[in-house]
Amino acid sequence: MGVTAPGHAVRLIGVSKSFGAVRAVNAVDLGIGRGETVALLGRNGAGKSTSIAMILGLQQPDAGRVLLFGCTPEQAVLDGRVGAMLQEGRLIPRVTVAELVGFVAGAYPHPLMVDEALELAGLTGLGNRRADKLSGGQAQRVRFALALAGNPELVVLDEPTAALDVEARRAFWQSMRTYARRGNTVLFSTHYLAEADENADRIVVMDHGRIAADGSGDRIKRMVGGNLVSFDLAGAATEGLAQLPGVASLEIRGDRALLHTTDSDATVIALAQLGLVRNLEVAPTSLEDAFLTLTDDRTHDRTDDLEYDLAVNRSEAPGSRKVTA
Ligand SMILES: Nc1ncnc2c1ncn2[C@@H]1O[C@H](COP(=O)(O)OP(=O)(O)OP(=O)(O)O)[C@@H](O)[C@H]1O
Repeated sequence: MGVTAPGHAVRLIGVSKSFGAVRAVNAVDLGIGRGETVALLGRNGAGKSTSIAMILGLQQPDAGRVLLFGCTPEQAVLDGRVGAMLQEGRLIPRVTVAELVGFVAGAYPHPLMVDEALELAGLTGLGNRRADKLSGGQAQRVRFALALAGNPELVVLDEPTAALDVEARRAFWQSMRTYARRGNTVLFSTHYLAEADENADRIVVMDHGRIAADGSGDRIKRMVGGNLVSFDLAGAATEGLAQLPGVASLEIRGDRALLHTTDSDATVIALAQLGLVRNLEVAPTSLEDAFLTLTDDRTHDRTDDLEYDLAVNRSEAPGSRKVTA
């Protein structure tokens, strides 16, 4: 994706925000380098939207500081360095797409040319269409064009592909990547884990207001036991399988054994020596699995040698189990 330049585009330092008794964001430290594309991933209520609102200066932290390009969010927004696409929001009726983008661009000090914003958002040829007569995917791309109109260095997108079909999502991410390739910084939140893996350089998993994991999709998958090795037992005993080289956990489903392993080569060699190779399959752990494991209330006491920043200090969680990766 984009080329990372020195310095942080986004910096959160010990940021907390509560609503009554709910700690929506809890002592979060986060740095996003210039040119990075970062996905903020988490379940409902994890604290993603609240973090985004503080990054945009729409809400103030109770504690800690938010800096965008070393300034306050308010200053960065005033300087036209930040574009945002928040959830839903109706487009103004009875104006064309080009008029709407031009109107918003006019409010910024160094805007893009309207045609350029339309092209970047994948709207070339649609400039003369009425903004309120578009498909869901096209309307979402207009919102993206509005976020880009001021020629920002950073765009923040809150669940940009919610409610879009597969085709529209693909088109949207293509536009986002084109913008990111220009060296810009992108922060987006999503529930679509595969999209985070495909479209971000880095994934920050939020859980209960904290950062539960921070790394590339591949690294997050490796954390929870890189591969799934499965085979037909065909009546073979299951004792000892969990102790084979690389195996992090064992699951038996009917006659099939599923081994989560951090070293699939070693696991497969050991299985072959035991003659357990019937319908043997090796598949990477899906990001979905990785995410569920990371935010599973039983999985907190994890240590590993990867450069992850794990929230393992949720001592309130009952029944912690150690998972060795
Ligand atoms: N204005 C508010 N008033 C009261 N509670 C709030 C408010 N905004 C957020 N919360 C609470 O803070 C917590 C974090 O919410 P937030 O919207 O940041 O999560 P999220 O990860 O964006 O969730 P979603 O994926 O559902 O949008 C939740 O428990 C939510 O109910």
